[in-house]
Amino acid sequence: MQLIKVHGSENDFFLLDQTKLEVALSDKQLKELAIKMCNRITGLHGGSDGILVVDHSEHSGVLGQMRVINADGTEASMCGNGLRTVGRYLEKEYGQTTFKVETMHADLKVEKAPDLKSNVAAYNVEISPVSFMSETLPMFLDRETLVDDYVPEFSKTLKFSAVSVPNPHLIAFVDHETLEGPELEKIATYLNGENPYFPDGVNVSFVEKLDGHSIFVRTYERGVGFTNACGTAMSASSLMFVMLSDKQVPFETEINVRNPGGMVKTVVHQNDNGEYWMSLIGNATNVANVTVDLADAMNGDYSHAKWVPTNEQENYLEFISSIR
Ligand SMILES: N[C@H](CCC[C@H](N)C(=O)O)C(=O)O
Repeated sequence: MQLIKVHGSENDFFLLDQTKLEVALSDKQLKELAIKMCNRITGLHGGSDGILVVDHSEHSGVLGQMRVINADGTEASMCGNGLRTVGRYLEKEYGQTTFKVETMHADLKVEKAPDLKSNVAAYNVEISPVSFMSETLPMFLDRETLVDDYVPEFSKTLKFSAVSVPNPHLIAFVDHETLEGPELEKIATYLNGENPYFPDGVNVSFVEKLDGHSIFVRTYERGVGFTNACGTAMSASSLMFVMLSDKQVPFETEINVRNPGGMVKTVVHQNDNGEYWMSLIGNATNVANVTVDLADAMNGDYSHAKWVPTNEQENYLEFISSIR
């Protein structure tokens, strides 16, 4: 079985093209494979945050389908960093630089963007649909929407916003000390365990405003835990940054989003129907090409896996050190 180890802002995945397998893996097999292969200790070459599954799409004008399996085996409706790497893969497969990819709730636009530096490929992907309605997360709270408000059951001091893009996000703007403190993990582990508010869990992000057009986003991801970056969280955080800025941060302007794994740019849009959507622009790095026997992989035996690095990771790290 051929895999590519990929990352967007060091949010890393194994990309698996089901169309290249003799027999496509079942949902149950994909779940088991993710739990074993992504494990940071016993998994394949240090594991990953999840698996990106590429498959054929029956939708017209769409090059392929992307499914997202978190490291704990749960399936998510969307992955912003992952969609950039899938876009790059499909561009290579089909020779197109602008196209759509089918995801669970929408066919999303993907477009090749200018390289961030030599050998650091970049893509621009659409993040949508966006909704504040609690049932789209789902969230069970004493109100239909949660926008910049207190929820004492979560925190006595922080205000939160809840939005689906379309996977679920809970976002709080915090000062630097809180960004780096223990409260994010405390809240996120509670809301991703047994709790009456988010039965399917939720991605939780703390956001620090850096300057007029820059934020830092730290995310504890549903189904994974802390990641170097979460593309949908950075997009959702950018939306809240614009919406809560009292017009100081306008729509259609580029926002610099820093994260522990690097940085991306986002643009927040509002269409004529008043609906929001975001552009997420950032790297799509192929770290290595991997060959592993399917039966071995399903059994969690990676001792015979073949790992052939590309030369891209060094260039990515040079890019990151140049912007820090
Ligand atoms: N953990 C997320 C899926 C991955 C999203 C993230 N890696 C991104 O780049 O958007 C969830 O369960 O909703």
